[in-house]
Amino acid sequence: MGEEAVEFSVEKVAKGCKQSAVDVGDKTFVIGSSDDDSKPPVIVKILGKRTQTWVVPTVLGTQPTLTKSQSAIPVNDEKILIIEKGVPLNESIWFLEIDTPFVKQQRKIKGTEVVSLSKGVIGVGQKPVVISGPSGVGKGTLIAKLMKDYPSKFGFSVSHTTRSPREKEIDGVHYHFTERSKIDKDISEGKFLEFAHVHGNVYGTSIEAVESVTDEGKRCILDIDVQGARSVRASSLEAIFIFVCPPSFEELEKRLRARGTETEEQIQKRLRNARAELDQSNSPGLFDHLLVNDDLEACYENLKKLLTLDDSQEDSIDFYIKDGKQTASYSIMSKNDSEILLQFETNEAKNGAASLLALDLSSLSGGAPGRTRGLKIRSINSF
Ligand SMILES: Nc1nc2c(ncn2[C@@H]2O[C@H](COP(=O)(O)OP(=O)(O)O)[C@@H](O)[C@H]2O)c(=O)[nH]1
Ligand SMILES: Nc1ncnc2c1ncn2[C@@H]1O[C@H](COP(=O)(O)OP(=O)(O)O)[C@@H](O)[C@H]1O
Repeated sequence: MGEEAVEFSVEKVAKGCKQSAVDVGDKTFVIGSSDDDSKPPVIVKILGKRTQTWVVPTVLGTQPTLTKSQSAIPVNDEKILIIEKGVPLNESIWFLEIDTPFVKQQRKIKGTEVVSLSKGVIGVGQKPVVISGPSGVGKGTLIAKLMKDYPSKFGFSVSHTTRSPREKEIDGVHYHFTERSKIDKDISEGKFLEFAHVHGNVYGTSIEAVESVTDEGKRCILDIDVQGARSVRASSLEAIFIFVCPPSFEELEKRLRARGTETEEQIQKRLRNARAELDQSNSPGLFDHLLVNDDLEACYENLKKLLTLDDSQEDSIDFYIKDGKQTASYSIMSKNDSEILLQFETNEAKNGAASLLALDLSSLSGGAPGRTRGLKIRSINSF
């Protein structure tokens, strides 16, 4: 557990200050913020009510960057809603997962008490797009065109890999080039959506890589192999899956050689793997669309058509969320079956902000180690 139990009592909590205490079952969860910049901003302590003992759990997940004070309420047996004060509204909604499947799994792996934070996001975002296909088929070329033509619409999921960078590749842009021991550690901590051994190296998509693109309001594009596509299909991430095929095996080999980025041995390995990938492209239920990349321009036009064909919609976010840059000071007022009422602290709407907001939790999706999406919010005004 690593951390010393600092002076801590429920009385101090009851005075309000910087902590909130929430009862769930036979435990009290005390959520507070740290003044120590060298420590994670959120501190959680758990009091076993029967045993009267404190436990300091490991706090996983992404943490808020600014934590001043907060109010908190249990959503159910699995998670607690936290509303941070003094930050923009779209930064203020967090969930502390105390007994979700992810937390249970991590508790088992670590053998210690674990909780996890997950940022709450209004709306669901557009479905990410998974693009797979054999090495040299033109995935990178198609994706680069899409990014260039629609920079504000699409964002690339930057994978981690243990392979060495090619001459023109930039760390953090094309890949996060990483050590095997580091990626293994991050995978064991549940930070990866998927990973696979491809052409002799480890490649993986971190949850943060996908979530950060969606956070920017962009549609996330993943360039991953067929094993990775299979893992994403099995995950909770709803995506559309596209397989890019070459017009012929000979043309694939020609492109791979013409690219000139691999040794002969690496080319042979990629060609062997290409046959297996092409075989798997027909696996039932795996890919939604197959695209043949013969003429590049024609293939690109077809890709663009596909991307407007799926049914995901832009989220309509109310103006006060869009203008949520202003500092919000909402606190939790009450809860019913599916809604939580938030009240502006001064009870006076500032700069057009609603004095009462209803947070609808009935269609949540995702969760730690990623974001919790599907929150709906509406104003209840004004009297
Ligand atoms: N599973 C998985 N595959 C990845 C990931 N990133 C890249 N790949 C795949 O790894 C393979 C090799 O990629 P790379 O070394 O860049 O070579 P290239 O495909 O020939 O350009 C390709 O099939 C990529 O789609 C990832 O995060 N996860
Ligand atoms: N339709 C196409 N016709 C001819 N060459 C292509 C076509 N699409 C891509 N290429 C070329 O083939 C090579 C491999 O493309 P690349 O995008 O790197 O493939 P991948 O990312 O799938 O490994 C590159 O040199 C690229 O310029």
